[in-house]
Amino acid sequence: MNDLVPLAQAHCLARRGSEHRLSEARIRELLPQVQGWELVEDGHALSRTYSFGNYYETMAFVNALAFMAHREDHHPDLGVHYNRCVVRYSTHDVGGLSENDFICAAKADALAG
Ligand SMILES: C[C@H](O)[C@H](O)[C@H]1CNC2=NC(N)=NC(=O)C2=N1
Repeated sequence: MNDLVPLAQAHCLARRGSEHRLSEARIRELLPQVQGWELVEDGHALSRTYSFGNYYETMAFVNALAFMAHREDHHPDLGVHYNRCVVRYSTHDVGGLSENDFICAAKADALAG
């Protein structure tokens, strides 16, 4: 990926196969660019919990996220609660993390404001 483009402005590409799975070194480089996200599942996924004022705000975020996921053809796992949403990204097609997960994490942050 072109590192001169901020993650939130990049777009997901079809990434299939283990060659697109990120190295630990690349993950260490990208993680500081998505503040608030943490590595989970032994570095195979990224997760962040967003908090909201009420259910309506939570659902507005979930719907915006779903729209973005459709546009990017990259889909998060979601835990939806009254005033929070747990978002988890990994790339099934590579069996771990790809650049797409970091791009969508940055885009989710931009939506949450
Ligand atoms: C065919 C389609 O593009 C792929 O299956 C996409 C769709 N959305 C996806 N979302 C996520 N999170 N991981 C994937 O590997 C993935 N693959």
